[in-house]
Amino acid sequence: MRVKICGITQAQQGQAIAALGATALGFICVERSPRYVDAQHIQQIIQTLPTTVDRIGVFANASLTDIEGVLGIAQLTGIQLHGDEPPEFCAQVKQLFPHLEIIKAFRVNTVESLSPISEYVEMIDTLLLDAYHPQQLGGTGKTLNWDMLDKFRPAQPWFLAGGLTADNILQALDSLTPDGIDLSSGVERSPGDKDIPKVTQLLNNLSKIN
Ligand SMILES: O=C(O)c1ccccc1NCC(=O)[C@H](O)[C@H](O)COP(=O)(O)O
Repeated sequence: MRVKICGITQAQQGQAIAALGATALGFICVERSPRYVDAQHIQQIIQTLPTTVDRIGVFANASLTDIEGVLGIAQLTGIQLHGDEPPEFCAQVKQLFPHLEIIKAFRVNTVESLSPISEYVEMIDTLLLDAYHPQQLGGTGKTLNWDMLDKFRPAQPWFLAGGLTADNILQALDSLTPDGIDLSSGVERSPGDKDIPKVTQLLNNLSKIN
């Protein structure tokens, strides 16, 4: 099971979270997020991390030029597209960065909102399902209706995100079998300030099922 902790802003916290066993760290490249980190700062953090941990840049409705700008500075291993990017844009990103993992996030609130996912099959490597929030793109702490996903069997590997915590993760994984989980606000003291004891608790709880 992949474990991605998103919204890393501090090198020491990134190192501690990687040492605890998270397999991927996410860096928010969306300027209006309270978890935003610029490319230089991301690269400073990355330089302190083990090379085995996946390093994902999270973008939302960014231009190709902006994504290229960040990738020119920060040694990321993946790009998460968390806005309303159409399949054609994802294909362009994949063509520009064929060696990187392309993750497309979908903010879902109804079974119908899962339908467009099939149009992205060729263009991306991994899916991420997050909760829909009318004002915020991500890091909302809002939980998906997991029952809605009981017949969700995508062609690609997928992450479950949205309001996951150490306390509800076993319940989520009791009914669903994602390839990975993604957490942000559920393991924080405040936006961008990760709570290491909460991450420890999360990984302890996960070890009961792995
Ligand atoms: O976290 C943010 O601030 C953010 C801002 C803009 C776009 C995406 C963002 N986060 C993306 C993530 O992958 C989060 O981990 C995901 O939304 C889950 O967050 P949470 O519900 O707080 O666990």
